[in-house]
Amino acid sequence: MTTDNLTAGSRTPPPHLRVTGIHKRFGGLHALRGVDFEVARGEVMALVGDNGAGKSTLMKVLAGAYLADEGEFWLDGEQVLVGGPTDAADLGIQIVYQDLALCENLDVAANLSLGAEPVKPGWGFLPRFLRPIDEMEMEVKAQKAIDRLEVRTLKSVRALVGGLSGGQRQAIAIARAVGAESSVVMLDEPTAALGVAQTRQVLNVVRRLRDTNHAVVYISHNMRDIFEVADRICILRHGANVGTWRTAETTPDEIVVAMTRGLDEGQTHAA
Ligand SMILES: Nc1ncnc2c1ncn2[C@@H]1O[C@H](COP(=O)(O)OP(=O)(O)OP(=O)(O)O)[C@@H](O)[C@H]1O
Repeated sequence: MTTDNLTAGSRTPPPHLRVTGIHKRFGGLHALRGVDFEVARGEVMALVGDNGAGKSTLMKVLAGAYLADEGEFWLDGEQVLVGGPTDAADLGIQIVYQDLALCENLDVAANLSLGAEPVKPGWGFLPRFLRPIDEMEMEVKAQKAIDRLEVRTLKSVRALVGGLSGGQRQAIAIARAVGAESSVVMLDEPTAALGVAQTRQVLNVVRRLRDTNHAVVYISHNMRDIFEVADRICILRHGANVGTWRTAETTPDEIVVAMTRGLDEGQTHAA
């Protein structure tokens, strides 16, 4: 099954990931009410809305952490089924949660290989979890992942994560998601707890993801960051779409008004 792009009759390829008509209920609470969302490769799509608008819920639906009650998923125009996090990961959809889920007591290399550590050859007679870790290979792989994202402030992949700055941790969590053959990377408020320099570092990593042809979904409340890094902005309000704007064609004021008040009756906005 295939779907055309939103622009009927155009030859533009379909967006990399698209969902249509997503509904999600938590008991009596209707958190997502027929939401449509899309993101292309080489694009940063910001997902914004007031508290409780449904951003995190949509992100978790996209990552397979929540199952939608209704709705369809499309990848490069092909309809796909996402029945759980493994399905989403197999499709290349990765999420970096706000808590990052890094192991403080391990170094960067170990965090990047967690659960899939390379093992030394010649120990095949032992179960995999008992085979010695190939530290050299783990280090080389980690360094490549860090270099791909051009994280320049990290002195060594042997540094303990517990001693890193907030921006460096965020970069490591992103590198871990990207290392898993991902094409869609979703970031939940990646700069929320960071100062100016750390924020800059994370925004550079986000740009780098876009430049390496990833489709990036970026949840944030920070208009300055959004206008610095996003190509388009999708607004949710009370669990429904308000519209989508091209960042270059709008202003923070317009976005804040649409977020808080919605559009006037009969108005729509698609970009
Ligand atoms: N697991 C859950 N169980 C019950 N209700 C939930 C659950 N997760 C979210 N909700 C509800 O769904 C609605 C949307 O929440 P969601 O966290 O997606 O909003 P959000 O836009 O991410 O908000 P914020 O900016 O505050 O993080 C809210 O009313 C929230 O209370």
